[in-house]
Amino acid sequence: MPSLLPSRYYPEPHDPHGLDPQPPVRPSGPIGILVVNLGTPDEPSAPAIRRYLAQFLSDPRVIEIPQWIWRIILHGIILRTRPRTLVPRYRGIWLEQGSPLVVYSQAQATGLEKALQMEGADVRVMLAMRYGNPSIEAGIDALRKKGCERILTVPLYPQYAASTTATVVDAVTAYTARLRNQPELRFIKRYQDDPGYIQALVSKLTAFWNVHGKPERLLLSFHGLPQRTILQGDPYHRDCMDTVRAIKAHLPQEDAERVYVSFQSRFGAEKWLQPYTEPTLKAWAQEGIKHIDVMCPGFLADCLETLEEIQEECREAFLHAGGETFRYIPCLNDDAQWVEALSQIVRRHLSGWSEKA
Ligand SMILES: C=CC1=C(C)c2cc3[nH]c(cc4nc(cc5[nH]c(cc1n2)c(C)c5CCC(=O)O)C(CCC(=O)O)=C4C)c(C)c3C=C
Ligand SMILES: [Fe+2]
Ligand SMILES: [Fe+2]
Repeated sequence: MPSLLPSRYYPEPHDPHGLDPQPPVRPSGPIGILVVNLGTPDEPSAPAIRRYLAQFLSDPRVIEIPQWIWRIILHGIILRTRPRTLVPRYRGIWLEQGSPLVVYSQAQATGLEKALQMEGADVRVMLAMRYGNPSIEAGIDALRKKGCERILTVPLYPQYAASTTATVVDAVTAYTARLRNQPELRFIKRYQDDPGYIQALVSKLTAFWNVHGKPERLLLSFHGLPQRTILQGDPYHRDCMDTVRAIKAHLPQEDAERVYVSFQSRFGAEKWLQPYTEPTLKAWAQEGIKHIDVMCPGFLADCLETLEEIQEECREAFLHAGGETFRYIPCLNDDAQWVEALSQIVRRHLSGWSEKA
């Protein structure tokens, strides 16, 4: 008998012959948690970087100019030149187990599953990357195979942006739109001023200062966005400022007064959020500021943008302009206090789905 559904709806995995028995209802099955970060190349080689950039930079949520013009620039120029220049930069940060972004995001996903299960919650956690591997499709499939009929997506971005958070929602719903037996979906939007997240950052800062002493200034550097996107209603800048305000509120007055904010990783010719990180550091050195710390609260996992752009390039720029001490304070990565805070954030979003959560 011909199916009433278009063939683009996949047959269910347990029904390889397409006989379509009703899938068993498992209302008390485990809850799936899909932890999602941006993505990174599979290896530090030009072909792998090209594959990753091609997927990332073809996302209309990331590059918002007419796609036919952009495709010419992307395939004609960027994908021919940028991968080769990125090879040594990725090689310089690569860990034995892989790209730091995946290694630390995986540590957070594993720690989250452990923390939630220790409290008796029936959850399964999978890590996925919006671009590259492990893919969102593979993550959802793995959760469904574990019997999850409810999936909470947790973007590893504390501050909401259309180019990061919204595109994760797009990708999850685009995939489930092709499924016959859809899971029930929830999404976390933001946690930019969550007390556990802020406390984990502040503990990291104060622990560092207790050992190494305080700097003259601390720069909180966030990933930038085109200014236009804020004027069009993206709440990202406000979210970053919420984070900065919350961090300062947890510090003694004399430390809060040393805290400044900037935006890094500008890409393309448009004006991005300002002040820009590297010019800020150069200006400070020229003003006579000698000893500074930099932290990147918007990145939960160290990656190319922190380990290379901040820890290498920005250090070089600051020291070259006359600065003397540049200390980079790492991201939360596998920090136990952060993993516990993340589990609390997740638990709050499971209300009504799990009595034990
Ligand atoms: C217009 C382009 C870009 C926007 C908008 C953008 C927003 C954005 N990105 C992150 C987090 C990360 N970005 C990373 C790398 C990266 N970002 C862009 C471009 C835009 N980002 C590019 C082209 C790259 C690749 C490297 C390069 O070519 O310079 C990464 C690190 C990936 C890694 O492999 O380590 C992260 C993480 C956020 C949070 C954000 C908006 C708020
Ligand atoms: Fe980026
Ligand atoms: Fe960069």
